[in-house]
Amino acid sequence: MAQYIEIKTANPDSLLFYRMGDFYELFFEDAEVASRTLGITLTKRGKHLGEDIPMCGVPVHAADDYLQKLIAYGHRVAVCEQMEDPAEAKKRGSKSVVRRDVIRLVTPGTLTEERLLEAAANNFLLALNRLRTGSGPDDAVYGLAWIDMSTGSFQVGESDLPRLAADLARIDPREILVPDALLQEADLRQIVEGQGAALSPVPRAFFDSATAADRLAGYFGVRTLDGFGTFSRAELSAAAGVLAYVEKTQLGERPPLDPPVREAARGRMLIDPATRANLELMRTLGGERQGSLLSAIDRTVTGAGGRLLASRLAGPLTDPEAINARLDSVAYFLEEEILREGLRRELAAAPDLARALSRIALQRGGPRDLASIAQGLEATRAILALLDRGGETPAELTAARRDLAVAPHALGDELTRALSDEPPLLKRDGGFVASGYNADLDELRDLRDASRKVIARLQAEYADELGLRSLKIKHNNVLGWFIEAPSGQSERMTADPARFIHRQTMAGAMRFTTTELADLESRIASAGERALAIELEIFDRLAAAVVAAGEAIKAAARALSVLDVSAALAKLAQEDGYCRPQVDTSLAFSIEGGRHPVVEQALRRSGGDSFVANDSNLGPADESMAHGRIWLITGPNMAGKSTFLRQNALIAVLAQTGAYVPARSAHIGMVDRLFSRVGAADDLARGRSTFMVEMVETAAILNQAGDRSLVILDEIGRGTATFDGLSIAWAAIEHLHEVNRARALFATHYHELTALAQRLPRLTNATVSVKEWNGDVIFLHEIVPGAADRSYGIQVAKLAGLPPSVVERAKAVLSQLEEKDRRAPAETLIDDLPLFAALAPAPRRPASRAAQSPVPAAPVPDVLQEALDGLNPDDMSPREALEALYRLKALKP
Ligand SMILES: Nc1ncnc2c1ncn2[C@@H]1O[C@H](COP(=O)(O)OP(=O)(O)OP(=O)(O)O)[C@@H](O)[C@H]1O
Repeated sequence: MAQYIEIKTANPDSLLFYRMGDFYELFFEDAEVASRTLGITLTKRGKHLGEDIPMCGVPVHAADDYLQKLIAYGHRVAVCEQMEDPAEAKKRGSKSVVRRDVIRLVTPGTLTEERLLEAAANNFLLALNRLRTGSGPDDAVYGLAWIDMSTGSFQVGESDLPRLAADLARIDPREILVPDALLQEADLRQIVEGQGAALSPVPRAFFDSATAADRLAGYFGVRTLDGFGTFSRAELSAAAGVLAYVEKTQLGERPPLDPPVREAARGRMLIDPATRANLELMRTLGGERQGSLLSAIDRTVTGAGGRLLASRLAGPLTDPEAINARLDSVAYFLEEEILREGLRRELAAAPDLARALSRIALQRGGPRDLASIAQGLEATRAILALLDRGGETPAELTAARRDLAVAPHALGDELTRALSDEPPLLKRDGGFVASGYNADLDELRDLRDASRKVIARLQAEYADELGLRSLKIKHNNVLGWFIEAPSGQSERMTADPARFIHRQTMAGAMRFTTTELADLESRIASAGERALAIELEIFDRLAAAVVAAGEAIKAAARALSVLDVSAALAKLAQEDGYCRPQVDTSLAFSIEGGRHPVVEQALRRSGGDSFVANDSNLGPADESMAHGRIWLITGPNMAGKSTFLRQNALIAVLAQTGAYVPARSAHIGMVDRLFSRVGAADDLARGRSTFMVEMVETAAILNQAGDRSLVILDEIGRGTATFDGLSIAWAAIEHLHEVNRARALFATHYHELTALAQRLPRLTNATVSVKEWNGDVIFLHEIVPGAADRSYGIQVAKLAGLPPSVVERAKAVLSQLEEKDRRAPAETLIDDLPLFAALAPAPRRPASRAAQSPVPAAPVPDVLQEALDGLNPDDMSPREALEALYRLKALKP
């Protein structure tokens, strides 16, 4: 117990898996937590300070499954092993305790085991730190560093408070490390907690920016980081933080990380977390992968390809050149169909090189990981040969070919020769080295096998001699080899104790040994031991060779993933009829025959109607227009407005990911930020009602969107009283048009808004057509110019199965309301309202109109204001604060 308590005290924030023989046991509170989470029995063992000690245990051989569950529930686990043989401990005295130590801390962000990882998802561990750049509360830069220990990737970047949530959502880490002091700040805490990752507060010292560069250099064994590129202080500090944590959790083992790569965050389309969630890019709102954009377009056949596709989709590019380079690769594989299919077959059979390599380097690898490297390298060669037959490739694929060409093929061959066909998972028991690879090993194995034959012969001899057909020579771990005969028939052996040495009496049998047998046994054992030693030596040598070739293997793995993604996107384009988008720096946004990638597939699967393709054009209508346009879409319920809005956003995301898009043609002027406000969900946990969430998201859009942004707004204002909602929607459109000037799609049931098109030159009305037939509606899902005159809400309600009496009553109420509306139509609003006042007089407006809505002059900063701005309460002692207060009071005019 003393040993347990000592180790537990050193690892207070982890559940302690305490090795006892064939079990990991948990005690005290750990046992209670684990038994609840894992659904295993809670028992007790011994007493501590007079109280029972709660205990539960998991068998070592099944520990991975339990670990996985605990990690999934956000726990961290410290694995404590026996560091010596119990026999060793006994030598120190009968009461001495086996030495134990924590050999590893398992946290969500530091997993490497195949069974604990999702094949097609990255497992990022991210460190976040803030550095002050001035005295104001917003003068700060955030350093981010994220690694995937299972593949070795290591990236760093910078962010600022407004972008932070979007950047974190894009990276989507499993675990976030934050200096504990930062977590005290409510704003930051909310952003970080909102990511749904495990949160690990760590000491400030991990991030010390003064020693960060040295820590990095030390990790990579280089004198200076210059060879890796230049990094900002914030990036270095975050990188140091992540490495400090890795060293802490891996207890000195250093996973083979790539040198850090600086991610050009500015080169990515910014998608804030709400938009990302609403558009269901990586997961549905329900948290499932199935039904997301990613799952609809993913045709990759390898885990690494799946991971690359996910990370590309999470951060679409903004540089048309880089986007086109990716599109060229897809185009190539679209053209080269036979090559592509051959390649995909090879890839599908190739193992996950990067993850196997990582496990080997962390000393967690087994024979199967070596075999994976061998097979992976074999596939590399086959794929290279395929590509060589295909002729000239675009730049990205040419680079991939280069990496495949310099992969360590000779090492692969050596591994193939060395390993048996189906090697065991663990190296512990040997049996993984192929015969014919090592002469000494072969000889020892022959000896062992020959001895086994001798034993079989011996059994026959004894049986003959003693006339005992049931006599057997058997083996177990306690006795080793022994002769066994049924109790009633072993007299002849008991009668000759000099020859047949008695070992054990069982219920129905007796066991003996002979000098002959003991002799044979020791020969077998020593041959076995020597053979195992040779096998382990071979393993270590091969593992070291693999680690030494790590860089080249990783580069080959990356090349395979690029090939997989490009071929997969080509396959998708071919099967689903996608086209190559034209992406440039214009403000165009013109899509012909666009479809929703997910809804289209769902309709196809259900065998119902096929998806109706629709056009959109948000680019400037002609040369005279400097900005893109807004489409205001009205139309009945269920007509397809939301689908249309989302499909345009998804097409932009796909295009800038470097994928083909579900359309006949698409021309997209690069979108730098994507905003959406669609579908409302309560965020009661954060104390926000549905309407509040809607308004917070709308506020973010109106405050941040610029003329390169794409904005999708669905039914703004529907969560409140009609007039409030209408007014908010009205003002929001005006703001979008006059201030943000973004390309935008705006769907609404407030038909009154269509009148705005008369006044806002870049606003276009569109509607979804329906047919009415015998009082029912038929949805045509076609977007056409114009405005809808009604919503057909009652017809849709009827389709949904509202009781007929309610439907009839609703019709009556509606006709009354419509009658009233006809007498005082809201459309007159447009003539009565003054112009939107949030802007400087627009050049094309008549002067008189602009004069009606003067722009409020910005207040002239006064001394009081300046003095206030100069104060930073966080940095003041109470005394300084009081003095400042006096000074302010004295300044009062
Ligand atoms: N272009 C299309 N082709 C075929 N079916 C479509 C199309 N667009 C939408 N649909 C079908 O219509 C259903 C309703 O679409 P959607 O949710 O976009 O309607 P909506 O106009 O936004 O409705 P509401 O105003 O009630 O929110 C979709 O689930 C889909 O099955």
